[in-house]
Amino acid sequence: MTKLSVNINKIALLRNSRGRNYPDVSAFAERCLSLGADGITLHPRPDQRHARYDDVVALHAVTAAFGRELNVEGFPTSDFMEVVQRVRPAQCTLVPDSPDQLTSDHGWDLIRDADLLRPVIAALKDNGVRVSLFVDVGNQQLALAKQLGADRIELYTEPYAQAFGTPGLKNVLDQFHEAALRANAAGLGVNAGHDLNLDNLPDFLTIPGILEVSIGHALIVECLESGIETVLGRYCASAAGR
Ligand SMILES: CC(=O)[C@@H](O)[C@H](O)COP(=O)(O)O
Ligand SMILES: NCC(=O)COP(=O)(O)O
Repeated sequence: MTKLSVNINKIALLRNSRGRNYPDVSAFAERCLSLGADGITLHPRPDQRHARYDDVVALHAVTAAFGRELNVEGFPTSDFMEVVQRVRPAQCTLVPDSPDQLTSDHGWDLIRDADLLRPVIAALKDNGVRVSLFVDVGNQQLALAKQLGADRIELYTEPYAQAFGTPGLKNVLDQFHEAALRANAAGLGVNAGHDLNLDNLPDFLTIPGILEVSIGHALIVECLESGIETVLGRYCASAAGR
């Protein structure tokens, strides 16, 4: 069965827009875990515009209390590595984002980036952290990820999300299936994420053996869309004095 890790960057983004602890990121994570999520994902970026490094500490405590996993994603800057090695989450997903990147949009070049990744992966593994590398579906060097010491890869699913609902879907899904098989053949577990949502997830999970999906942006939007009837109804009633 595939595990669902809820990415709560967007909750942190909302919180940061007001400068106080509302919404409460830890309480939201607790709610997700109470409702059945298998884990929590957080992707602190260098400007900490949504997830902050101290959220990693707080969410580690929350996930540990539930016996679930925290997955910390990001580029291995010194600040990022300091907090990950201190907190020791269950999993760290390394992503080749530049500091000012809007959102993740590509995976590692495992040949070009090998010298950067090798010591980082070794340091994480020394701290008992499972390591996953964010990769593009067309990556033909997945065996290198294993040689560098990684345990898993995370397939960047934006191309799948873009193809969903188009005639090209089957071809793209086949490419993801082949990438998962290449990873498994290299001895790597397979995670996936980016722009997965309620509509496109079932077809994606016809690919066997996906260990974990991390989902954030669409999940939060879907919560808003599903929640508006209840909430607005209550506001309207309240405003009408009912
Ligand atoms: C690696 C990945 O695909 C996600 O972590 C995604 O980048 C979410 O990050 P943002 O919430 O910062 O867009
Ligand atoms: N690793 C992907 C992730 O955590 C969530 O991505 P998205 O659902 O916010 O696009």
